Amino acid sequence: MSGQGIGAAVLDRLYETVRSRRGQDPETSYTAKLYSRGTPKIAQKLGEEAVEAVIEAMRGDKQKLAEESADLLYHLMVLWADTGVKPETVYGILADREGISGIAEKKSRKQGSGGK
Ligand SMILES: N=c1c2ncn([C@@H]3O[C@H](COP(=O)(O)OP(=O)(O)OP(=O)(O)O)[C@@H](O)[C@H]3O)c2ncn1[C@@H]1O[C@H](COP(=O)(O)O)[C@@H](O)[C@H]1O
Repeated sequence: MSGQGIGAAVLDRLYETVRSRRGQDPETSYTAKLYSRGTPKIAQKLGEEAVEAVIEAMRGDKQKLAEESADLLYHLMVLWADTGVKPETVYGILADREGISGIAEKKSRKQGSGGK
């Protein structure tokens, strides 16, 4: 499977799966184990996976970067489910930003704060 065009469905399913693991047995579910360790630990794991992705990017290993990216997305979904952030909220923010250049947005922020 190429992976093209299935991204949103896979992420939606992954979110529902990790959400369904809340309150389950940490002995049989890695996700339930993460929840049992608390939000700071989940956030820490997310940071570690981000660093691992950065390392693979710097090494130039595309396959490893793809694998670390999958770990990163999984831990991000767990953090959303743990903290009550809904994927639709994040996707809505991204949709609102569509067509707005990051450069133009940064300039408008600087003007709003007196050009600092
Ligand atoms: N996508 C993932 C996924 N990606 C990565 N991981 C796990 O994340 C862990 C990250 O590796 P680490 O070496 O950093 O973790 P670790 O060795 O346990 O280290 P510590 O947590 O002790 O620090 C590994 O155990 C991976 O198996 C995942 N675990 C689960 N999923 C998905 O979540 C679903 C539910 O999983 P369970 O909750 O385990 O049933 C699965 O069916 C998958 O779809």
